[in-house]
Amino acid sequence: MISTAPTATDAPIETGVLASSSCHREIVSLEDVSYSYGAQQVLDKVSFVVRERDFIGLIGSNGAGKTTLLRMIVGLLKPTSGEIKLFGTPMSKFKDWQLIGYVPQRNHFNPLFPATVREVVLSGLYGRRKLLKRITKEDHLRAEDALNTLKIRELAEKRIGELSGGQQQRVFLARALINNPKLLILDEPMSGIDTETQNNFFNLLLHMHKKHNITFLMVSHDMEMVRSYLGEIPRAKSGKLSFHVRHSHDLEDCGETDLLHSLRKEG
Ligand SMILES: Nc1ncnc2c1ncn2[C@@H]1O[C@H](COP(=O)(O)OP(=O)(O)OP(=O)(O)O)[C@@H](O)[C@H]1O
Repeated sequence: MISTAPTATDAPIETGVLASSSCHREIVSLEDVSYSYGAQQVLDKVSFVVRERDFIGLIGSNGAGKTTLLRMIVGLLKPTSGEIKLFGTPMSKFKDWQLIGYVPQRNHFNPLFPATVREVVLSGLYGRRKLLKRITKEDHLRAEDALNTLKIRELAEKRIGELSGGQQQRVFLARALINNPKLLILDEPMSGIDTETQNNFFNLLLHMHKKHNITFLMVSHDMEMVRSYLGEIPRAKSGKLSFHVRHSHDLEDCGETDLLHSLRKEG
């Protein structure tokens, strides 16, 4: 199991001059991004940069626009104004969606929804396999790794709609991990999950951040968890949103990472 736990000494450090290093490339940049649902303006000129190896905790009250912001970043909503770049590329030209894993806020399934847990996890292989192309042995291995990591291997053949809310949430985490993403976007991933699983899961995220250079953007209402790792003071504020940031600071190793290695170790 993972030994990494947040401690009081884990205070965030400013990236400062490191910002131009090859370990600190811009993964997501928001420039004056606004969004309105009809006449209701939800976000007003939000500007923020997520850099490689950042762990960003996005905090804000109910209705502050957190989910709306994430949905714009993953291309499900178009900003009313402003620009979003992903990995340095304007959103309209961005194609490498497999670099981004996204776990939306709680998914609810009709109990009769026909897909099995394994099928849902494999469906995360977005962009890697063309439609109708066969799922390879490697794909199945990746799915096994992800299922084992989230401790849902025994549920693999069950229908997704038969699972509890917390179990379904784990399935969607496994689905997001299967592409070995560089950026993981999580919308309240702990909601509906029991405390023990929450702690294990959070420690897994910390391990991936510290040792495997994954960049995180996570919405959370769990201030204790956020503060313990990301510190008390937000790096930036915009309207009702606060961005708490910590960088992994493993400067000695800018190399590629292999999440499968991480998954096997933790599984
Ligand atoms: N599809 C929609 N149509 C109209 N209004 C919407 C829609 N989705 C969200 N809103 C409104 O936009 C505002 C922001 O919603 P959003 O879900 O982004 O907030 P949030 O910060 O994620 O909230 P929570 O913490 O409750 O999840 C809310 O007032 C919400 O009612």
